[in-house]
Amino acid sequence: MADLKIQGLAKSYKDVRVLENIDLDIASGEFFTLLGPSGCGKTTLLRTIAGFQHQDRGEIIVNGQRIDHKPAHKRDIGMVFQDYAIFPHLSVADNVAFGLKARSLPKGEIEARVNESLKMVRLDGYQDRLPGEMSGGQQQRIGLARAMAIRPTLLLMDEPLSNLDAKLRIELREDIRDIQRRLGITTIYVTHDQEEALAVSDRICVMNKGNIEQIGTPFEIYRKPLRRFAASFVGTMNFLPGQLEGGRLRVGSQSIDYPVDASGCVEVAIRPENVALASAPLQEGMVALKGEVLKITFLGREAHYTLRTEAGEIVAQVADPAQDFIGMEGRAVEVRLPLQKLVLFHPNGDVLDAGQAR
Ligand SMILES: Nc1ncnc2c1ncn2[C@@H]1O[C@H](COP(=O)(O)OP(=O)(O)OP(=O)(O)O)[C@@H](O)[C@H]1O
Repeated sequence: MADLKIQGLAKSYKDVRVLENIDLDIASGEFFTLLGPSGCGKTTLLRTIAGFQHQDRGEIIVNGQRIDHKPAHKRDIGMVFQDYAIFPHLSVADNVAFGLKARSLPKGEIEARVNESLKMVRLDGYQDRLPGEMSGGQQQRIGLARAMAIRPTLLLMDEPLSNLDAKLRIELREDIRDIQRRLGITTIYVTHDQEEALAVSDRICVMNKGNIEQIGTPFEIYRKPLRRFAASFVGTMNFLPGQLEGGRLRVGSQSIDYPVDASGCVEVAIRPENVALASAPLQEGMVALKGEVLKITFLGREAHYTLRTEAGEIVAQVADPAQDFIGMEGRAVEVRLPLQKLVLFHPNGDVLDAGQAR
């Protein structure tokens, strides 16, 4: 079991600052995910923790001990890579044994650990195969078995599922989560896939341009975004321009009581699943906007309506659609935004108020 602290970490490539000033506190046994768009610095942070590259400043502390002066192979870290990084000319067993041989473990111990690791990733019986004879999902399982065989104190995973098709991705992510829970190994997982992050993580760290935007549980990140960036990057979020003045919120031509002590321009955000269409009775505490159906995307268990409203374009998600949509496009519709589901952002991107969403 290991906890990890990162303090004041910064890293530049030549003149370009890639990590600004990163502080993290990851608890023992936690499944902690770095989530952010391409180029935000996730891989750089992970590789710096692993010791494949060195920070310009800051500290990396595992169980109270600094590890940032140690070379990678002395950090006791297991790593799983996006492209598997397994040796094609070595058998499955030899691939998994690689780190154990490097550590000069006795032969019997190596064999026992290889078998145990392969069993864990459901590849028992494949010991003598070559990786080229196995599917992408199986190859990544070899990568995972190899990382776990050394019994690391930390497991780092860099986009381990990105090269797999959608169905396998879901299957393997469930397996990774189960193994991680069972072993209680502190895990740092990098992905740019927000759904994957929500599905597997204990906590998520949303990164943007080398900075941390927000750290929280999947629920907190989705429901209580602290910054516009996290709100827009995780899940779908609608944004409409609004105005706060004298305890009222104006959206489009509508104005409604909104007792917060602030005034000025705001961005009014709402998730598609919280936008109601006119069939629901108009209740107090709702903004009602006139709109028109531009497009409907039917996805089976739900449909997405793209709507033009007087305040801007938004998407409404209708669960379990009860009627066919032929002829609906172009129709006028009333769009309702429950106040308790609104999140208001300052023009600078900070959250201003999250009503009852909080
Ligand atoms: N060795 C390097 N030399 C110079 N610049 C680099 C190097 N490695 C990464 N970068 C730059 O640093 C920034 C962060 O890269 P990094 O790979 O950490 O991002 P990322 O969030 O993991 O992105 P991705 O999801 O695309 O892998 C990018 O702008 C990238 O171009």
